[in-house]
Amino acid sequence: MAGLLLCAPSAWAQAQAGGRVAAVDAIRTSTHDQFVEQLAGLHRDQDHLSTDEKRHLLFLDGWEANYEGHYPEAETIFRQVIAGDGDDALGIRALALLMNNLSSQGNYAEAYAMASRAGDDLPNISDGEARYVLLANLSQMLTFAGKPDVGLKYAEMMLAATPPGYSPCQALVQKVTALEGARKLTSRSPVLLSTIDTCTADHQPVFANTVSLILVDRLLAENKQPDALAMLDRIAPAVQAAQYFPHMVDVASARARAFEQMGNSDEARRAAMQTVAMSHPGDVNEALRYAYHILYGIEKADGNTAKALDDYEHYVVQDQGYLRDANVRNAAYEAARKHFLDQKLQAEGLSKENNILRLQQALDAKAVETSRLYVVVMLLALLTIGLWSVRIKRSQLRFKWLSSRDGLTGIAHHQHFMAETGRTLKALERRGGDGCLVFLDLDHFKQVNDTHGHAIGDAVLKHTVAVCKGQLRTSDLFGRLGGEEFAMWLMDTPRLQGSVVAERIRAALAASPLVIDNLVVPFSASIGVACTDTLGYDLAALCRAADAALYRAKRMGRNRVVFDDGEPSGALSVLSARAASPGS
Ligand SMILES: Nc1nc2c(ncn2[C@@H]2O[C@H](COP(=O)(O)OP(=O)(O)OP(=O)(O)O)[C@@H](O)[C@H]2O)c(=O)[nH]1
Repeated sequence: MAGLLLCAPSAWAQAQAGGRVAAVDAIRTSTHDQFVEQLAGLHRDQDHLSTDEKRHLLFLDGWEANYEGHYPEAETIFRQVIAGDGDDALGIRALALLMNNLSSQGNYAEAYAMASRAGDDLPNISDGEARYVLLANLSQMLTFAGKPDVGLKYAEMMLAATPPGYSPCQALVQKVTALEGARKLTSRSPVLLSTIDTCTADHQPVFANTVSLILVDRLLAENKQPDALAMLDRIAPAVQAAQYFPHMVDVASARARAFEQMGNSDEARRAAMQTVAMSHPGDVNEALRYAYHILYGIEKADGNTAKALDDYEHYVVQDQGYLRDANVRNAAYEAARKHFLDQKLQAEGLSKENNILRLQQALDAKAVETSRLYVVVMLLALLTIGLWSVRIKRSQLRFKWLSSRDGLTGIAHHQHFMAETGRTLKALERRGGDGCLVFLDLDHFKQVNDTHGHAIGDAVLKHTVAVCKGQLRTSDLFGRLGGEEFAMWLMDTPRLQGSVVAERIRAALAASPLVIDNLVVPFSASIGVACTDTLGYDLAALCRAADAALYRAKRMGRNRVVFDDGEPSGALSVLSARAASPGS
């Protein structure tokens, strides 16, 4: 395969960078002899160059060293340019050439490791020329690594990314090289001639020669030796003028092949020996492989066994070296790519792990927040339930209390009064205490209703309750038995005290007429009292006795207190009895 020169012809670069160094950069391949001359001129004037220009000049030195095949020297220079500060785009161009340089020196491991990284970094490179140069080198390296399909992809990217004012020549050359690597070309493929025309028209003779040599290869493969020789004669002056070493070797080698195929041993030998003479010690390439094979065949046919054997040994070295070189390139690319992808996957994995960790932490924080929220909600729910329970309990108690009350007066109704009295009576019985049951009935209440109306009657009933409460202790039970009839249960109250309370109530009622809206409604009450001291603790008996006493109070003229013993006023009689016996 014909050697390929990777460079960036750049009217565009000149316009971008400006200055003398950029102007010299622009003519590297178009007029190489002038380039060499002006490069020397720049070195003479280098004291007047800026730091950036000096770095650019260093890059051009590296480029020229590479061009001339001084690869180790070029490598050192490219590394210096990459390590230096300044224009990033120049650093990327140096990197692109270094990749190719390392590959040319057989340092495929580093070359393809760099290519893998660079290929991945491509989307981040915004500088047009740097990107273009990188794509060119990637395309070539991938094609030479036995990956012409990837090389073709980079070549197509190059074509699409050709900077304004730039010739499409170089991108087309990369495309042709990739197609040749994929064995997809014949001598009649239009892309071959059109690319030669484009590069020639755009004054890129080195690139035009590269494609012409590919065309020569195709012609020889198709046994069109006269056409191949004609093509070699046509490009010989341009190759000679450009002094690009790989092309010079390729031209001689191709000529040897053509003559050998045509049976012209003398010319074939001459061309093959010219090829060998041009080479450096240790070179391994396809041109030398062909040359030694041709020489071996001719010497053998001439009976020069010793010379034939010597040529054959050289041929074997070239053949194995060339094949090994191709295999090593391919293996180096595969290994570098795999290593790179492994590292990338590992980095992505780590970043995924970090993301998962971050998400986990965020989730944990959210979980803590949610737990706190749950606790607050639970507490609020418990508080609400507690408050509702208290409210419900209070409502229940209130309903219970209301259900035990008389609707008009608010004191205990008949049933509740009797139940409570019965309960406390039992307790009183257990400890042998005294108690009095008092029944009270308003006198001639019908007349109150009839005279003043039912509402006033109600008001009198409420007023009665209020007056009675004023005379009772909180421990006394007070209830409405029905209509205008009331009852009081006086706990721990002996007969004498009971008679005093009953009399005090009667007197208070008689002395407290209802006064409402300037209306005075006088009223009185009759009271019957029954006490445990004579009747025991049977509620029914006490009730009957109190009722009977009340009935007697009514019959005796109302507005009075009568006891179960039939006395008109127990209190008065007791008091009278005490007065009659001073010793008691
Ligand atoms: N305003 C009012 N009147 C009631 C209520 N309950 C009963 N009464 C009336 O109370 C009156 C009771 O009359 P009576 O049983 O004849 O007794 P009285 O008129 O008080 O006569 P004596 O008891 O014999 O003094 C009736 O007219 C009932 O209608 C009530 O809640 N409000």
